[in-house]
Amino acid sequence: MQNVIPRRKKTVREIDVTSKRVLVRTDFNVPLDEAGAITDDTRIRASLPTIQYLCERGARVILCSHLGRPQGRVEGRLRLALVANRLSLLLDRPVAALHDCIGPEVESAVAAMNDGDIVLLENLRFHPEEKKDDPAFAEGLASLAEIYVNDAFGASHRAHASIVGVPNYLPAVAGLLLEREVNAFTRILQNPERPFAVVIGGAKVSDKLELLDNVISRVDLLLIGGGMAATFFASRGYRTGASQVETDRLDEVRRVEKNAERRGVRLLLPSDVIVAERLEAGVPNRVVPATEVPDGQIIADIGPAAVDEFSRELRAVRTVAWNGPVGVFEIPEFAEGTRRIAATLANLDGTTVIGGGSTTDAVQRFGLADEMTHVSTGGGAALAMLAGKPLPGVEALDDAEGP
Ligand SMILES: Nc1ncnc2c1ncn2[C@@H]1O[C@H](COP(=O)(O)OP(=O)(O)O)[C@@H](O)[C@H]1O
Ligand SMILES: O=C(OP(=O)(O)O)[C@H](O)COP(=O)(O)O
Repeated sequence: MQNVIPRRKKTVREIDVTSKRVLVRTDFNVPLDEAGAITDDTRIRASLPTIQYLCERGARVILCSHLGRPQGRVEGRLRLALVANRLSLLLDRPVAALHDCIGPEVESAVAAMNDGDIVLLENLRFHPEEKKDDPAFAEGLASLAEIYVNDAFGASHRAHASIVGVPNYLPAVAGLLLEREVNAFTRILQNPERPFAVVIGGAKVSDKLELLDNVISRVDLLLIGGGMAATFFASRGYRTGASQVETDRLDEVRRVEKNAERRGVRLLLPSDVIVAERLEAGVPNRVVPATEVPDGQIIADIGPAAVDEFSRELRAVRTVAWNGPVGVFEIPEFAEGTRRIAATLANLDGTTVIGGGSTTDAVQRFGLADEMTHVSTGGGAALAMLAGKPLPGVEALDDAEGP
């Protein structure tokens, strides 16, 4: 894993922040329920050490983040005011939520800040320029501050303006969370105790598919569940009913399967699944073989036989990394697979790494987070590290002086 951190990066501890305006990129992309309430504030809590560190040293802290995937325009339910409120409660001090992230209003609010003040800019992804890494947008963000801190481990695999653009204009250092995460992954992955298994589920299928070839080159066992499984089933010619399938990625999936076979990596799919007509609570559901999902039915969870099989396999490994729930765990009827996998990992006498906003949310809900070796705030970022890919957000930071 030497290629993950080619050089040591400068951290917030190696720069004078007193009375400075410091722009901190955080990952406040917290899971929300249907009513728009935060269901797990792990990512907000994880950012507290850096924010407290900066406030205690009299910095003027300008926080920024994305929330969800708005299509480059304002979406009321994805405003960051609710995060500012939660942060303010956790810090026991005011956090002002601004109405935009660049522009004259933001500039005057920032100019009026005193040492130790905290503001939170509005959702960066309300501007399409964020995801395009637009230089003028990055420069606009940078112009608010004198120092840039990246503490958004969970978003550091994205080459977006607030992650890789802003460091072109400001001294750029790692926050305490980013440092902790990168160090944890490097330590765990440098020489993982074998057998080493990875469990992949969740919904961000195409993102994860891209990394699978590299993941395969590092593991002994790959277990696939969640939304990802349907595309694998389709590539094998199974009936997938109304499940969402990435039809343009079927060849890629076949290549992944071949690659696994060639390398002697065991790639397991669920042998049975729970299906329903809609992914909603109270809708009738049943267990069917994975090969035979009836027309009109959607795969919502892995089935009981698959849970047993996955658990048996996992009990025999020494290191497990898990990203992506194996079912729609937010709905109680479809939470059992994810709960059982979490319980198996919690009881494992080996190294267990959990990554991702939703996976962490699930493990927290089951009360099992404390049983894991490392609970990461990043899912895609963790997988990228697993795949041996340098994170653009880390690469963009200033190199540390000395060893
Ligand atoms: N079979 C499935 N079909 C659709 N969505 C699923 C399925 N299994 C899991 N999910 C959903 O995947 C989402 C999390 O995916 P993802 O964002 O990739 O994970 P993470 O945030 O942990 O990286 C959850 O909201 C969960 O409901
Ligand atoms: O939630 C996140 O990633 P994750 O679901 O892989 O943990 C990050 O905030 C990145 O979000 P994105 O995948 O919309 O760029």
